[in-house]
Amino acid sequence: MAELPPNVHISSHPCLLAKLSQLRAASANARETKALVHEISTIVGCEALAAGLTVKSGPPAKTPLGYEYTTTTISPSTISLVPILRSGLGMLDAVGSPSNAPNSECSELAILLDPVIATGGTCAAAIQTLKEWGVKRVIVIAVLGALPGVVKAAEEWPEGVEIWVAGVDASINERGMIKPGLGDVGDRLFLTIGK
Ligand SMILES: O=c1cc[nH]c(=O)[nH]1
Repeated sequence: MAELPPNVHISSHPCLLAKLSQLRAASANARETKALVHEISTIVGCEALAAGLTVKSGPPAKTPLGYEYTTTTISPSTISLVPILRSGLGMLDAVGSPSNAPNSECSELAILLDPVIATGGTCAAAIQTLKEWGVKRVIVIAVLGALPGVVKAAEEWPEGVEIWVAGVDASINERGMIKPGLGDVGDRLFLTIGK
């Protein structure tokens, strides 16, 4: 795979490969799809938040073991959870209950829940809106991405945006669907296939 921008993180958790292949199966019904999206989001979310909620808060200080950065953990009251409608709703319970929409008092960090980053257009547009609202940092949590879309979103926002994803496929087709992908995850979650 081509080299990814440094703000893209593909999980290496050993359970994810199996869960992703179960999710790719067309035979997975809505209940199974929902459970798999939840489980995958939990794993990727834990990794993303473990890395993203602790920030360096000052210059390195001398300790008995050498120099170490002072770190602080961001207070939950300054974090907003932002699901992409409607498919991102399937990730909400895994990452936490919804908190305030970003506003001037709540603009430190937004966690953007976008299960599928295909063209990257939705993800990049959502980040743009959050930045315009004054959000300083955005952590994107995704189940599956297509390489061009993930790279597009990450390169458009090289500062203050980190993208965490369970897996990345090579490309999208002419309808903007990921190949091989997992189908339309919103339709699968909300039982609207063919409607
Ligand atoms: O492959 C795709 C592309 C966009 N949205 C999806 O749910 N799947």
